[in-house]
Amino acid sequence: MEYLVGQRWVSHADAQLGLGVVVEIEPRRITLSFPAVGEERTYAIDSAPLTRLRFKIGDHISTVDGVELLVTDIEEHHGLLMYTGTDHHEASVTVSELELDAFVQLTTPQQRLLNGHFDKNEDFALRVATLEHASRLQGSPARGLMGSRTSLLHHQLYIANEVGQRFAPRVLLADEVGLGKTIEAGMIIHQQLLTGRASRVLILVPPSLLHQWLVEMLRRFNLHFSLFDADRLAEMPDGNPFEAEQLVLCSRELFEGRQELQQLALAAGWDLVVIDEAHHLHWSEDAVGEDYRFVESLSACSAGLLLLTATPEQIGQASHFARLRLLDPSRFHDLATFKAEEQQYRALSAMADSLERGKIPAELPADLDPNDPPEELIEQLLDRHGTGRVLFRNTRDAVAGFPQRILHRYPLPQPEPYALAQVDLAERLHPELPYVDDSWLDFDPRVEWLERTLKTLRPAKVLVICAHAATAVALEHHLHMRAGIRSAAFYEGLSIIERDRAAAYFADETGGAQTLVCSEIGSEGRNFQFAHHLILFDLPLNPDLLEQRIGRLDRIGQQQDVEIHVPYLEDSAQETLLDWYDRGLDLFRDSCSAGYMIFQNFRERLLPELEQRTEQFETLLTDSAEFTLRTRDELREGRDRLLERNSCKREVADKLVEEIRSLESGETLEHYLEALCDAFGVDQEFHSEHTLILRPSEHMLTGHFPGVSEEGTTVTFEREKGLSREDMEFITWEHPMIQEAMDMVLSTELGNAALGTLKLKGVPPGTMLLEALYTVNCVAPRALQVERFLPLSPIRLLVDARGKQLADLVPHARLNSLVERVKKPTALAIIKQVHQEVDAKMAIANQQAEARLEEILTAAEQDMRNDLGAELSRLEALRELNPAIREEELEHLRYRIEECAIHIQHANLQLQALRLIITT
Ligand SMILES: Nc1ncnc2c1ncn2[C@@H]1O[C@H](COP(=O)(O)OP(=O)(O)OP(=O)(O)O)[C@@H](O)[C@H]1O
Repeated sequence: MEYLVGQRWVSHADAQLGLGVVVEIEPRRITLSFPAVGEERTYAIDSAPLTRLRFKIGDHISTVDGVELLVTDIEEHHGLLMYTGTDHHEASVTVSELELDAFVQLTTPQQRLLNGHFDKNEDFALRVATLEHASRLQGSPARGLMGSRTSLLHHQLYIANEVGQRFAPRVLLADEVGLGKTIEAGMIIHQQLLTGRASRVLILVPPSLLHQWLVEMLRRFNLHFSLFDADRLAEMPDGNPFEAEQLVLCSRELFEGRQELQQLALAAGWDLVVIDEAHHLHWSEDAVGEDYRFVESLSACSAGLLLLTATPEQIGQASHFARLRLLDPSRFHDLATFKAEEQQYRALSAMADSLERGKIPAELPADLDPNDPPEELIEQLLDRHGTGRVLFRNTRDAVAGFPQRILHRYPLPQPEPYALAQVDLAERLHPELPYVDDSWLDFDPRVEWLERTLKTLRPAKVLVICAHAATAVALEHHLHMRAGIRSAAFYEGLSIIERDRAAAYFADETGGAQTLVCSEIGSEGRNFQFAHHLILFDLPLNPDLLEQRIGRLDRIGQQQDVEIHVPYLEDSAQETLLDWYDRGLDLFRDSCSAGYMIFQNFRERLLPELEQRTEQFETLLTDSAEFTLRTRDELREGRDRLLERNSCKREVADKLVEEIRSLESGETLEHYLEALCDAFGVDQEFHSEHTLILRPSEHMLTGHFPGVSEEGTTVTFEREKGLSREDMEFITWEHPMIQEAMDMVLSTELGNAALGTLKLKGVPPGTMLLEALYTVNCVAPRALQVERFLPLSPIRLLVDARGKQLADLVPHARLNSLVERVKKPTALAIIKQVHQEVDAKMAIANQQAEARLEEILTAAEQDMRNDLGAELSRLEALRELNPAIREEELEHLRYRIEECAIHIQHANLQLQALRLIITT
C-alpha cells in the first residue's frame, strides 16, 4: 500500500472519525490526523484499518473553504487525487484532495461499501423491507385510515375517506346521535395530518367535552392536542399562544367577549378548524351571535372546516342553513332558495329509487343521459343535484345493530304546593324552578321515587338527566347526603377538572358512583354507554334535546337495551308532554331526525294543551302520530335516503375495510417490528398471542426507540385486543412507533451497504453478484400528494459477473435465506480487490435502473392525469349544474395537476442499498 502525506483515507474500523489526512509516515507506522474529531491516530502500516477515499464522478464533495462541487473528472498527480467539478454557479473548478473538508460523511451505499463500512445482512434486509412497506403504504387507498384504534365501521370509514381525500374539506358531519362523529372527525384529521394536507388544526368544543376529545384523539388516533384554557393561557409567555402549538383544543366559551383572544386565534392561521356541537352557534336572519361571527371569521382564514352536530335543525331550519353557509357561502347564500331546494331533494330520492328498480324516471334532469347505466345515473344524480358534498348524515336505520329503547312511565300524584303555584309554561314543566331553597325536595314525589328506584336498580349504573343545573345539584346533594346513594353531579357550573372527576367516578366499575345527575347542557355529547338505565327527571320542550339525552346511552358500544324511566306528575304539563313525545312522536322507541320540524308544525296546538289539557288533545295526538308517520316515511324515502346514499356507499366502504384487514392480517407487521427491535437493540418478550412486551436493552443502537418506555411497553397487533385493552398500544402500520422507526431506518445509512457469500449450484466460486436497490426520489411539497401516484417504487437489481439481470430469478427473500455473513477482515480483503469490478457493475445497474425510472415516471404521470383529470372533468361538469362546487376547488385541482406533472418529470433515482455477494 502506497501512502503519501496529504492523502485522504478513512478508517473502516471507526466511521465516526470522518476523513483522515496522512500526516506522518515512518518505516512501519503511519499517523493520520482526523480533524473532524480533533484526533490523531497511529497505526502499524501492515494492518492499518484504512481505505483510500476516492470520490467518483457524480459525487458531491465540499472543500474546507465551503465550496460544493459535483465531480465531473478525476486525475492523479504525484499520488494525490485532483477533482474537477462544477460549483453552484456552474463554473468548473479543480481542487486537490488536500483541500477536502474533513467533516465529509461517507453515507452513500457505494461510498460505504467501497470504504469497508459494512452493515449486517439482516440490516440490509430491514432496509429493503422498510422501503417496500413504505412504498406500499404510500399507494394504499386506506392511507390515514388504518391507524385508528376503532372498530372498522363502514359508515365512518366511508365518510373519513371521502372527506379526508379532499383538498380543504369543508363539511357538516351530521350523523344521528352517537354514531361516532368525533371518531369520523378524528379519522379525517389523522388522514389530513399524515398525508401532509394539514398541519395546524384547531378544535372548538363545549367545555364539558374538552377532556373527552383530548382523550379520544390521543387514545384512538395517537394525536397529541394541547388543551388551551384560561390557566394555560395565563402561564404562556408573551406572543401569540396559538402559534406555539400545531394541534390546539379549546372551548368556544374561552373566546366569549374576548376580542383580543379571538384576534390572536385568527392571526395564528389554521389548515383545519373543527367545531363540535355546531348547532349552538347563534344565527337568525335578524341577529347574528358573537360565537357565529367568530367561527365565521375562523372559517374564512382556514382552508378546511368540519362542523359536527347530530341535530342540525335543533334550532331550526334557518340556523341549519347558516351553518351550511359557513361551509360554502357561495353555494348557500339565500335561505328561501335553500328551502325551495330542500323540496327537490325528495323528488331526487324518488328518482334514485326508480333508477335502482331499473326504471328511467320521466323527470330525469336534462343533463343526464338516460342511456347511461342506472348505477352511473344514480351517482350523477346524487353528485350533481344532491347535498352530499357538503352534508353527511348516517341514520341508525342505515347503520343498524342498535339495541331497543324501552320506555317505563311512572305516574305520581301532583303535590299541593305545585298545583297551587304554577304560572308559566317553564314552571309547569319544571315546577321546582321557582324555589330558591331546597324545600321542594321534601314534597316533590319524584324525589322519593328517584331514591326508591335507584335502590331497586342497584347495583346497575343509572344516568339521571334534568333540565337545569340547580335541580341537578339539589338532587345529587339529597341522594348523596340523605339517601346514602353514591352519586355525583355533572353540570355546566363545574370546572373541567371537577366534571371529569365526576364522570370518572360514575364510570368506575368498582366503588364508583351508582348514579350521575346531569343537567341538559352538562351532559351533551358525553359517552355514558356503559350504563343502560336512563332516568328523565323532567322533559325538555324540544324533541332534539330529548334525542340528545337518550343519545348519551343509546350510542355505539351500548350492549344492552336502553331502559328509559320517566317519572311525571299526573294531570300536569309533564304528563301531556310525555304523551305527546310518546304517542305523538314515538320518540322513546325510535329516533326521529325531523323531531324539531314536527314540533314546530304542532307547536301552536301543543302549547295551549300544556297549559290546560282539553278534549282536543286526543285529536292532536292522532294528528301528530299520523304526521310523524308520514314524515318518517317521507324522510326515509326522501332526504335521509338521499343523504344516506351519499354518506355511505357500501362497495367503497367494503373495499376500505378489506384493504385494512388485509394489511393487518398475517404476521408481516409483527415480523417487521421484530426485525426493527433486533436492529435497534430493543428486547422483546412474548406476552400472549400477537402481543409483545418491548423493553430498551443495554445494547440500544440509538439512545431511544420511539414509543418504548423505560419500564417496557406492551404492544398488540390485534384490533380487538387493542380496543379492549387500554394498557396496550395497538400497533398498525400507521402507529407512530412504526412510522418513526421507519423514518429512523430511512434517514440513516443503516443497512445500506453489505457483503455476503453464497453457494449457488452451477456458478463457479469467486463470481461476483451486486444487489442494488433504488427508489424514486421525488422532491415535492407534501400537500401535492405526488406519492399517491409516484410512491418510492423500489427497483431491485441483481447484476451478475457478465452484467446479466438476475433479480427475477433470485428474489430478495430467497437471497436473504441463502446469504452467509463474512468476517470483517475477509470482507475488507475482498473489497480491496473488487473495487473496479464494483464500479463497472454499478454502471450497468445505474443504466438499467434509469431505463426503469423512465417507465415508472411515464406511468405515474399518466396515472395522475387520468385520476385527477377525471376528477377535474367531473367537477367541471358538476359546476355547470351544482354551485356546491367551489371555484377554488377547481383551480386548486388544475394547479395541482400541472405542479404534479412537473415534479414527476423531475424525479430521479436514489441508490438506497447495495450488497456485494461472492459465490463460494
Ligand atoms: N369505530 C368505533 N369503534 C369503537 N368505538 C366507537 C367507534 N365509533 C364510535 N365509538 C364510540 O361510540 C361513542 C359515540 O361516538 P362519538 O362520541 O364520536 O359520537 P357522536 O356522533 O359524536 O355523538 P354525539 O351525537 O352524542 O355528539 C363513543 O364512546 C365512541 O368512542
